[in-house]
Amino acid sequence: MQRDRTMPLSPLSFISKRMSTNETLRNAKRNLRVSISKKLEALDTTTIQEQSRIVFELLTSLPEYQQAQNVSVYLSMSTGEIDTNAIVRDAFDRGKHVFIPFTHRSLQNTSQDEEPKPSIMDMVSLDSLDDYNSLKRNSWGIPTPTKKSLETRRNCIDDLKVDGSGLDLIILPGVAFDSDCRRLGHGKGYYDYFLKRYSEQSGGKMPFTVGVALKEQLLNVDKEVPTGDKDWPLDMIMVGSGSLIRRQQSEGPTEGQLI
Ligand SMILES: Nc1nc2c(c(=O)[nH]1)N(C=O)[C@@H](CNc1ccc(C(=O)N[C@@H](CCC(=O)O)C(=O)O)cc1)CN2
Ligand SMILES: Nc1ncnc2c1ncn2[C@@H]1O[C@H](COP(=O)(O)OP(=O)(O)OP(=O)(O)O)[C@@H](O)[C@H]1O
Repeated sequence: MQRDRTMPLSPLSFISKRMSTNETLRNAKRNLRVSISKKLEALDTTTIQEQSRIVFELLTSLPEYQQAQNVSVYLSMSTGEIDTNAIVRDAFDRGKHVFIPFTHRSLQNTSQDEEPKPSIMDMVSLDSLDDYNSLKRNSWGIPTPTKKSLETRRNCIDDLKVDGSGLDLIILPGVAFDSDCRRLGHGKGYYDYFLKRYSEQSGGKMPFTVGVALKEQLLNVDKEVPTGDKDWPLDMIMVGSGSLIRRQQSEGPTEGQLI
């Protein structure tokens, strides 16, 4: 049946149109993850270590890092991303407070067609090098604190509530990045949802965000990471080739979560 084009779309047709847009975005992200992951599988340890050394040099020369007191850094898996081991050690050497991801089990989706729910990640304190060395790897190969140890760790979002101290800098992993500082993760929404929660608690005052990328993870300049209104652009990307990309204008995700 033809719709009378002088009438607005019914609420239901609006929903189904939005759902298909979200589905298209999800598919585009999934395809990009697959193609980048194939490239990453071919990389050997020496290449990753050499690129990680270059990123370390870039980061430790950056004033935003040198001046940061509270730094969030991910603890790397053994393949497919910049190794952050030297960064963690350097941050402790310089007397910085280090925060690392703790991921909670994801909320289950009830239907296949539903927009996947974001998963919750906290940033909790890593208290010393001994603490770092004692962490066990989880099923993704990421060194992770035990749930029990959360009782004694600081949580940076709680710190915001208690005394207003938050993070100065976040070093983020990703699967793919582009030259406008867009980022694609593993598809759980951990970082995007964390940044939204952080922004709500801090009244919109955000830490400086730096994505670190193997050169195989940076798309050619004519290509873009597909993004939606919940994806946060980064302030900067450091690449294992030695390139440093700073985003031109300052903004949150297009959904406008900044208060
Ligand atoms: N080192 C590291 N730590 C991190 C992240 C990360 O990307 N790297 N995260 C960033 O959010 C969070 C954990 N996120 C993860 C989410 C999913 C998968 C995962 O499903 N891996 C699949 C492959 C998925 C894919 O196709 O990309 C696997 O190992 O089989 C791994 C990490 C917090 N800590
Ligand atoms: N702020 C948010 N509120 C609600 N849902 C969100 C939010 N951020 C992300 N999501 C949802 O989480 C799911 C995964 O998001 P997406 O595919 O963008 O993750 P990603 O950027 O690849 O991963 P990550 O952020 O963990 O690195 C999507 O369905 C997305 O809509």
